[in-house]
Amino acid sequence: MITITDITKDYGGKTAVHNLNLHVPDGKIFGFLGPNGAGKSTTIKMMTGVLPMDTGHIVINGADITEEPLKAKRQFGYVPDKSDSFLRLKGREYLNFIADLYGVTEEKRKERIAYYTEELEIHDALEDQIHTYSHGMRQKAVLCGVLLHQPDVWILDEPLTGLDPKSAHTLKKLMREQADAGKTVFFSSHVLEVVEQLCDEVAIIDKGTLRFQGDMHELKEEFREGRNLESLFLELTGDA
Ligand SMILES: Nc1ncnc2c1ncn2[C@@H]1O[C@H](COP(=O)(O)OP(=O)(O)OP(=O)(O)O)[C@@H](O)[C@H]1O
Repeated sequence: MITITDITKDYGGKTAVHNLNLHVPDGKIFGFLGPNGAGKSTTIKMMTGVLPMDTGHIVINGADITEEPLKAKRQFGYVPDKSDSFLRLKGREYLNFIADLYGVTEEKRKERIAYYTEELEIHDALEDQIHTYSHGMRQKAVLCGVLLHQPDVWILDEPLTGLDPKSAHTLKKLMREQADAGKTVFFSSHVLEVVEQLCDEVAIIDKGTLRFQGDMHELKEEFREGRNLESLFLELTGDA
C-alpha cells in the first residue's frame, strides 16, 4: 500500500506537483495517467526517494520514505522510464549484484534468474555488457532485478514503452499475478489503451494537480453517450 499526502515539488519556481494526495491500495493494478509534463515522473521520483519533496509525506507499506528511507526502500522494486545505470556490468553480473543487495539465496537466485530471463527473452544476452542492450532489453534487465527479490510493492514508470508485444504481454500477466496475490502494482502511462485494458484503479494528473481518482468502473460511469476514455482524458486534462 502507498499513501501520498499533500506532496508538492517546485523546480526553481515552477510547480511540477501541487498538493497531491493518492491512496494506492493492495491487490489492484493502479494506473497513474497524465499527458507529457503532467508530473508523473516527478511524483514517482519522490515516491522512490530519488527526489526530496518540498512538502508532504509518502508512506510505503507503513514506512515513510523521508523518515525511514532504508525501510521504505526495502518494500518496493522500481523500474524507471530510462535505465542508464551499471552499463559496464554484464546482465548476469547486474542480477547477481541485485540478489546480493537484497539477500536472495544462491538457490533462489539461480532459479529466478533462469525463469524470468527466459520469460522476458533476455537469457541469451546475460553474458553481454548492459551498454550493448537496447532500451527495451535494459528495461527487461531492470525488471528481472525487481522480480528477483520479489518486493511487495512494484513502482513502474512507463513500463510498457519500448517492450515488444510478447514481452509486454508477459509483463501484463506478471502485473496481474502480483495484484492477485494481494500486492501493490503502481505504474505510470500515457497510453490509454493499456490503462483501459489493465487497470483496476486510475488516477489522472495534469499540470501537477490530481483530476480524478477512482476505479475503472467509476471512471467509465463518467462516460456519457458517445464518449470514450480518450475524450474523457482530454476533457479532464483541459485539452478537449
Ligand atoms: N529537473 C527538472 N528541472 C526543471 N523542471 C523539470 C525537471 N524535471 C521535470 N521538470 C518539469 O516538471 C514538469 C513535470 O515533469 P515530469 O517529468 O514529472 O512529467 P511526466 O508526467 O513524467 O511527463 P512525460 O510523460 O513526458 O514523461 C514538466 O513541466 C517538466 O518540464
